[in-house]
Amino acid sequence: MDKEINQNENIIETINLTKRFGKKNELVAVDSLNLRVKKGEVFGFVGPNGAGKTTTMKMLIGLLEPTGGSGRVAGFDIVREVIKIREATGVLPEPAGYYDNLTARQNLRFYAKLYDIDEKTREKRIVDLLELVGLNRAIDQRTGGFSTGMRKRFGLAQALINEPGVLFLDEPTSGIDPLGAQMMRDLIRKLSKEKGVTVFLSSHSMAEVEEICDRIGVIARGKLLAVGTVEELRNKVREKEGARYVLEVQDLPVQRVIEGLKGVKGVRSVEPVNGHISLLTDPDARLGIAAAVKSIGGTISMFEEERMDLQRVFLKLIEASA
Ligand SMILES: Nc1ncnc2c1ncn2[C@@H]1O[C@H](COP(=O)(O)OP(=O)(O)OP(=O)(O)O)[C@@H](O)[C@H]1O
Repeated sequence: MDKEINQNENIIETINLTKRFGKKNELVAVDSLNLRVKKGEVFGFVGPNGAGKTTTMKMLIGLLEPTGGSGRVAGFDIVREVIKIREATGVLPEPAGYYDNLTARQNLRFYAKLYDIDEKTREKRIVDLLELVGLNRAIDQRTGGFSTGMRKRFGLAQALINEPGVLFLDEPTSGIDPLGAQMMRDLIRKLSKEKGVTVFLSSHSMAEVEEICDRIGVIARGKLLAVGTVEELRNKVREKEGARYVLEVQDLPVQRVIEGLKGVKGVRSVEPVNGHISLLTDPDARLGIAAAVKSIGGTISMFEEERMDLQRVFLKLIEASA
């Protein structure tokens, strides 16, 4: 019973998943990865080039056999139950991989047949999916004439042909224009929120990941550095790097406030910047600072934390792991 509950909660789970390449297995592409992705969430996998994102995805969908460790997707073992995984998942194909002399409808028909979907269901699903990805007017056009953005969206329709519970999208918006990318992001959110599809995606755009992912895993050199919501990742960096504040105080000269804050518990540095005060502190120093300003007769008119965006959080995490 416990096992069932766990499988429902974690639709993707890996235990020490490892992949090595090379004649002597000398290159560790994925190193003892322990990942858990919950049902229905959009999970973003980010990391520098060569970090191991694609290799991980390929193992999760049964395209590459792990060198060590194990994994389950939708309750199925990634080594022993590859066919079941294929049935339960959808994968964004390489845009080059379509039959370009066939139309969108004919291409999808071909893939639907691979899943033994009956004709009536199939024909309706093809129309619905092409409508969903905004290609209904191109239904009888050859995919060979599609733009890069159209090809990516078409790929999403293809990935959804078997109504999968889990979608794997390797860089779903790379190479497409801002409008096409936004459409793709909206679609991904919609699939997760309205249809309960779990989405596992990789991306090099931190803004994109911040916009659409519920949780994020950061990987570098095959190792998972951190997992969590943007806020949780931010806090992790904050714990280590400290928090940055901008402070403005009425009634007192800047220099007097700076003197008053030096030596206050948790204050790492304090300096004047453009007429206000910039502070680097321990994460929990805020109340002590407010009390110290009050004790020297100042009134705080602004005390704001400079929030790191995901791009900075990401760089700090990578930097710290090097
Ligand atoms: N078939 C292979 N044979 C040998 N080495 C490989 C193979 N596939 C991947 N690698 C190596 O494994 C490491 C991880 O590669 P992977 O493609 O998983 O990274 P990635 O995070 O997806 O990178 P990118 O962001 O550039 O797509 C790299 O060092 C890569 O060169």
